[in-house]
Amino acid sequence: MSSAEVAMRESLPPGSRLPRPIQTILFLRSRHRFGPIWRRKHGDTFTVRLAADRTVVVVSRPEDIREIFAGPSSVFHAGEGNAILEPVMGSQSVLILDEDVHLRSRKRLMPAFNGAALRGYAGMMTELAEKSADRWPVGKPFAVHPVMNALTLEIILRVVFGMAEGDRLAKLRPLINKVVDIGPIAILGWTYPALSRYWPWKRNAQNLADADALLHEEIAERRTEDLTDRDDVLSRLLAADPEAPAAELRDHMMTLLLAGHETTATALAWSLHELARNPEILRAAQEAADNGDDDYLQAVTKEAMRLRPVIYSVARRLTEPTVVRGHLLPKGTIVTPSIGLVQSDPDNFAEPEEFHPERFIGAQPEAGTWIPFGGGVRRCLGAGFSLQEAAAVLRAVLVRYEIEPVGPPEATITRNITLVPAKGARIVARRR
Ligand code: HEM
Repeated sequence: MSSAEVAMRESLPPGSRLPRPIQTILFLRSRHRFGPIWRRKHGDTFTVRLAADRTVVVVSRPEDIREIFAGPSSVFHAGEGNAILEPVMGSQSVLILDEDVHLRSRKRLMPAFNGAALRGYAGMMTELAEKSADRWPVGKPFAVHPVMNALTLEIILRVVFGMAEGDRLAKLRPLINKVVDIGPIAILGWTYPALSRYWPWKRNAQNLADADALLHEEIAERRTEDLTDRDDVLSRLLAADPEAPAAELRDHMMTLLLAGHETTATALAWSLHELARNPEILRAAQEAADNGDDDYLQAVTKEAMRLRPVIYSVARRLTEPTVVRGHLLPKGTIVTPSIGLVQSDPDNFAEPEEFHPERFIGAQPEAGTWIPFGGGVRRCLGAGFSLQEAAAVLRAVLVRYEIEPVGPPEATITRNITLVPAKGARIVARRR
């Protein structure tokens, strides 16, 4: 702390006076609805008081968000807040670690997400996207979100895990489908491990153990293979460190799966939801798909993630009293840069309620205003991966189909870790 900070008294920004249990439910289930209301009432930085004496300070000014993302990782802990995911992601997951051990883990993963590595994944992403698009129902309404969920899961299994079609993949696919469904019931089971003796937690634990066993088989087999021509993430990690312990590789795989599957599927579902409702932009996107203009297709997904954020906020727990927007916040406060609030602020984006992918063509939003992937040393490792994947999927869909909306724009609801379209983004597809 600086000497000026020592002289300050600890204080919290204003916030709701509702009882803690109510604030907890509103924040966990509906922060996308109550965030804007609380900001109007209490200002751009406000306090939410949660159960178990947890205090959250929501931050929505870009200058404050920039400071938090650039702040020392010894003060702004992100991993601590994800500890609840340890039972499934594993103790060596980059998402649950902090400080030096986090940086070491992140450095190990980074080469598998650089430009050259991403180019290596492009062919398989396109092949799987085309195969999925060929099977779309034609001429009748359907929810596109579950289709995107199945596709992004397949992309992780093939491109990240590097699994080939076959027996093991056929066994793993349905197990993983269950493991990734992290609802409140699953979380209850991790919070109280004694529950694992009873249904449905017993079954959840068995699914995870079975999936782990298959993953370990895959890792053991991969070690014996010639990796020179292999392009998947697991093979890249093994090639870089042939001695890497299996338990650590397993944790990396599970983390990438859980961080990268539902998030990308949801961004794609919202992209298609918005395209179906904006015929002129759909036309431009189809032209981009015909001409292989991935920059425009990526701009569509970037704008969809601005307007319909997949994750509403990221969190950092303070390890010491720290000044944020003029308040000396106590140690233990959870500071949350609000993706949803900063991206819908007219000070940052003109006509924030409109869907304008052109915002992202030949222009970069000001730092701290467009943050769907978080920021700083915790910024999403898969940002480039997911945008490349989104472009491959939109290309495969838009060269084949006209799409039309079904019903009015869909409401946003919370499911697992993401904010999803309430009816699954229903559309009708017709052959072009
Ligand atoms: C549209 C899709 C995605 C969205 C919206 C998204 C969003 C995020 C966000 C908000 C964070 C937290 C950042 C922070 O705390 O500052 C994060 C972290 C992370 N994401 Fe993503 N993500 C997406 C796709 C992916 C994909 C495809 C992968 C990998 C295959 C991935 C891997 C990760 C990892 C490993 C982290 C942890 C980084 C760290 O703690 O150092 N994500 N992501």
